[in-house]
Amino acid sequence: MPALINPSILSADFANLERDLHAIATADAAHVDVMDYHFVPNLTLGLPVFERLVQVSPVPVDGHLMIADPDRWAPAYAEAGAASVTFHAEAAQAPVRLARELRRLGARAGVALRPATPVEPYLDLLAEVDMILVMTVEPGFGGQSFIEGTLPKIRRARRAISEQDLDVHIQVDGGVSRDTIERAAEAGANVFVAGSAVYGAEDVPGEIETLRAMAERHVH
Ligand SMILES: O=C(CO)[C@@H](O)[C@H](O)COP(=O)(O)O
Ligand SMILES: [Co+2]
Repeated sequence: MPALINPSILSADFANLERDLHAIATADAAHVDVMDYHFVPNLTLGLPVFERLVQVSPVPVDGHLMIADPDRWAPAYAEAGAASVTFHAEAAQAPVRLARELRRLGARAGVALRPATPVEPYLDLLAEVDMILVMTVEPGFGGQSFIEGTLPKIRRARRAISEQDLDVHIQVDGGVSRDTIERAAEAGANVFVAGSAVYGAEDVPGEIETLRAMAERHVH
């Protein structure tokens, strides 16, 4: 499995999002965090801005919906042309139905777990999704430190994916940097979201390449 690097534009300049999307043209996808002041105590952007980001992005858009009631709102993000749409398990009423709807609309479906949400209740859902996002910080803000206690959950998810012989990506999001990416990859993650580590670097394409090379040595 290749290691994929999806920088989070949460650390970009919100007055220059198109410019900052072009700064990550060598990445695998642009990670766009949608927050609604309800599911998380922060507010970023919604559908009208998301639609324009998809149109101008040089790379596929990976939507991370930190919103209440994704059953109602997530399909529109697939219709907007997102390559993947990830909703939170804690917020979804009918995750299987939602994942199927997202796929029917042409997006890859992802399910996200907050750091304190166990993976066991969701192991059967793995057959219905393309990606599981193991949050490695509390969702809501960039620039937090990686929670090491999430590593066993990544290992558990990877084991279940292998046992069920599935082709499901494991994404990690939060505090991913040169200091943490190798441990996440070793535990079984293969998609790496990094906001402050990428946009805070002097050489953005160079940082993407360094993170990819570090992860690739450990992705199995
Ligand atoms: O979803 C989120 C935060 O809730 C992320 O996508 C952050 O944007 C990651 O930022 P860093 O921890 O990499 O700075
Ligand atoms: Co995110």
